Amino acid sequence: MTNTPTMSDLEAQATRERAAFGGDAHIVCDNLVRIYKTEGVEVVALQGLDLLIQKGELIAIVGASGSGKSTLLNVLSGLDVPTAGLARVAGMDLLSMTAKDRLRYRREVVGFIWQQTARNLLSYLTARENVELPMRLAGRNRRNRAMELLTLLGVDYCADRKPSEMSGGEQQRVAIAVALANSPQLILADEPTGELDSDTSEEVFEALRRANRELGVTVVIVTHDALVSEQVDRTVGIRDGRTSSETLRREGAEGEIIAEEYAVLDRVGRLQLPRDFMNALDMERRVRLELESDHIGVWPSREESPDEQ
Ligand SMILES: Nc1ncnc2c1ncn2[C@@H]1O[C@H](COP(=O)(O)OP(=O)(O)OP(=O)(O)O)[C@@H](O)[C@H]1O
Repeated sequence: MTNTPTMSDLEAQATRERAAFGGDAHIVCDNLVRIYKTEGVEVVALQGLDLLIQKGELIAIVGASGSGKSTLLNVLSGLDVPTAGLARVAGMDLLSMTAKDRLRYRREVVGFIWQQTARNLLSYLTARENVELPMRLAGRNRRNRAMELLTLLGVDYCADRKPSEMSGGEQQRVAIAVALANSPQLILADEPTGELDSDTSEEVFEALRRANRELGVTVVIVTHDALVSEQVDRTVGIRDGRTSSETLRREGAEGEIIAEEYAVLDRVGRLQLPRDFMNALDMERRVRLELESDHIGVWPSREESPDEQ
């Protein structure tokens, strides 16, 4: 007698495999969908996005305007709820959490930095008071922490200044201190250097890198800034609401940085070929695959001429 699996066996197996996706990753996005409805028109901003980020990673997210980067950050920050799929950060399910858990998540698990410097800080408070505020709201009173964070980020000299008395770069570094105030596990930054010149941008990026290295915080930066995206270990490319490519960087034998770009393989093995590769070889509709010992070859389909048939 053959052991044909029943429907419920197959479902149980699918559930087991599903639970295994991402394992203990710090951030798990599994088939994430976000559809906006405005005046009867639907916009699919995320269409089945998969992404895994490990604890302590510093990554950049890049992509054309409208590709879904901010939508993804809004979901991860707990500001927005996805339409379907799974989004889990530090073991917390962002789709099913209660309003109370969501508030605690936003206050204590995640820190956020916006592009617009003015949006990150309260204009009538000094830098130190801005950093103390989230601790007060969470009912914490850690006396020296604000100064420690401002010192770590190299802006302790701004402690008694209000935002209008600081440069854009200083404000963003204070904003990072505010985001770190309640010892979050994750920092999300949406174009944090977008309004800055390249020297100032370098200082802000260095402050994020220091937070990552010295405090072990996972940092996710959405950016168009090549200086940022080329200096992180991993850059994730998003296209049409899905992850489409990843660039990994490592140090070579001579200390040089080696960057390798990968296409992203989804859970069932689907792969998106870059459009320029397909155009170069006139690939359309179907390709021929060949399994070799250490790679898979992809060839344009050979159209048979009528007399070959
Ligand atoms: N609140 C909203 N209501 C309706 N559509 C929205 C909303 N927010 C985003 N969208 C749409 O969703 C898609 C993705 O937008 P999103 O802001 O995530 O892209 P982005 O990659 O961050 O772009 P940019 O680099 O320009 O900020 C776009 O088509 C956008 O018009």
